[in-house]
Amino acid sequence: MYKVLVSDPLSKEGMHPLLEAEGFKVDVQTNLTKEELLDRIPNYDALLVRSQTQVDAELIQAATRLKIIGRAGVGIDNIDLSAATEQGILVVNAPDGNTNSAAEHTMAMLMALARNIPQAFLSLKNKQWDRKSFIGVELKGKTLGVIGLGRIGAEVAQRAKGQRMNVIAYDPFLTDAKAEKLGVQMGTVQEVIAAGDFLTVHTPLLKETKHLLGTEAFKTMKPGVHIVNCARGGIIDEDALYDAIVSGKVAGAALDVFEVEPFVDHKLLELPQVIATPHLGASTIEAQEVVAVDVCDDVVRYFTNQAVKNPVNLSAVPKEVLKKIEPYLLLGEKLGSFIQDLADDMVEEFHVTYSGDLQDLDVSPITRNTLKGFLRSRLGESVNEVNAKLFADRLGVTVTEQKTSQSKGFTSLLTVEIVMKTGRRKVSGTLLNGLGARIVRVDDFIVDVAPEAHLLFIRHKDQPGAIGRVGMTLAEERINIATMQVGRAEKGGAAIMMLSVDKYVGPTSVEKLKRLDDIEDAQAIEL
Ligand SMILES: NC(=O)c1ccc[n+]([C@@H]2O[C@H](COP(=O)([O-])OP(=O)(O)OC[C@H]3O[C@@H](n4cnc5c(N)ncnc54)[C@H](O)[C@@H]3O)[C@@H](O)[C@H]2O)c1
Ligand SMILES: O=C(O)CC[C@@H](O)C(=O)O
Repeated sequence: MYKVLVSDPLSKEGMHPLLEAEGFKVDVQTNLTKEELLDRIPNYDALLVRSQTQVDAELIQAATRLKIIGRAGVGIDNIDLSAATEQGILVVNAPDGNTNSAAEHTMAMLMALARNIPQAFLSLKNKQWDRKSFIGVELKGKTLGVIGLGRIGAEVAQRAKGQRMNVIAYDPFLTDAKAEKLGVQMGTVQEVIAAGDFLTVHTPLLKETKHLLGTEAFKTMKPGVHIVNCARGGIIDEDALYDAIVSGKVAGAALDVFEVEPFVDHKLLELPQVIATPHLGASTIEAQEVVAVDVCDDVVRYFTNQAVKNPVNLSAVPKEVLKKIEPYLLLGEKLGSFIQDLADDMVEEFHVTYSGDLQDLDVSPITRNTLKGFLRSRLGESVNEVNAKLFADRLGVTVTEQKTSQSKGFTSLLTVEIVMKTGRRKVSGTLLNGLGARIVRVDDFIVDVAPEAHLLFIRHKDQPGAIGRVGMTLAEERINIATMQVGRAEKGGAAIMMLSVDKYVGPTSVEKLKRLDDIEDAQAIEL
């Protein structure tokens, strides 16, 4: 008998795959304290949650019998994925079930914000017949800026078109074809922020999206802009939003999600221009039923040896295969992440080539890891070895895996090449005895650098002073150089610098480097 603990409220109707299956005992125990959860979790084989239960490393460690965690929803921020993976616990989610509800909630918030509906209702409840204080604005003819055009962002864009709004969107994976199909204009993130009369965010919360709308961004927005966040708290800097509303730059904000939840005692809630809901985007009968069906179905599939539909972390790799290829998994992930930072256009093809010792191995898990590293810096932690290929297919990226006997003198060589409309980029790595992973080639240049932390890849003309100017500029930016390598194709011709530095090189510093004489391109790489 498999024991399943449901620790957040799940739709009873949606739980039918589990309730009807043989061999499962389901305990629904919501509102448990942390201590109670820690006490009970060792008895369970499966745990089903929404966004309230914090499935942290401590809970996972205590879950000695747990095999699978089901997240009835999209975001997996409340689950410590690395801890679950380390403990061999499969995590599944329900990525599609609440898309429609979240999009509808976003539109409800947008309209309520434009017409001051919550404020007017509150006034009426207080027995005031006040019509002057609640004059709104129309949506028709206004521009909606959408940041993140994935499942929910795309649904919101379509609905906004129905309201006769103009839609401009930014998403690093937005293709011309998708933009055309949705009838949205494509822009850079700065263009979208500057163009919107209304702005709505629909990205995951990642390092890149944390405080995406912060003090600097508010400065470039249109005066009187309205802001909506039904994605994740933290994408908007709440303190900066408060200041922007008080200063009059932002006319109002509609928030469903917050940096810290529950969110009940915050200065933003004191502002009349702010309307808010307690993380209700997915809270409809329909969405809750579908997400519950999806995770319950996957739990049953897992325990009856069928492939699960929505895995979030690990696939099962046979132990003997894993032992041989394990050292290359991390190298692949780093190379994937490295090449993502070199991509300056939509990536259409992603090729992984293996040579030397790697030729004789089943390398598909390395390819999946490499692809994961490539996609993760854009799509977040929900991309893993299991689902990376699906994500690539969805994005229209062709993935190939090749083997060759040409290992260029290395015992083993792993090469990742991306193809974009604007050109190709390539990076190779190997494992050196005693030295661990190394990047040994970038495009056609030989390098030797450990794939870690903060790197800077610069293309320049082989001219006197070019290296000095880079050194001076980094010094002005208070960025210390740890190692530096220089290579050139021919005297006076194309050349490269590969630097490892002691801290993150931000976009402003990169732009300064790009403007230097003889510098053709500069890319900061975070591994
Ligand atoms: N309020 C709620 O109850 C609720 C309900 C469902 C989902 N959500 C949240 O909504 C968000 C979107 O969910 P989804 O299902 O559409 O996810 P999705 O993965 O389909 O879409 C996310 C999109 O963000 C894009 N993106 C990543 N980094 C970006 C960046 N720096 N700038 C711009 N775009 C970037 C990705 O390319 C992707 O297309 C998630 O944060 C999810 O957790 C909230
Ligand atoms: O469980 C919920 O209601 C929130 C879900 C939502 O934030 C998600 O990411 O799917």
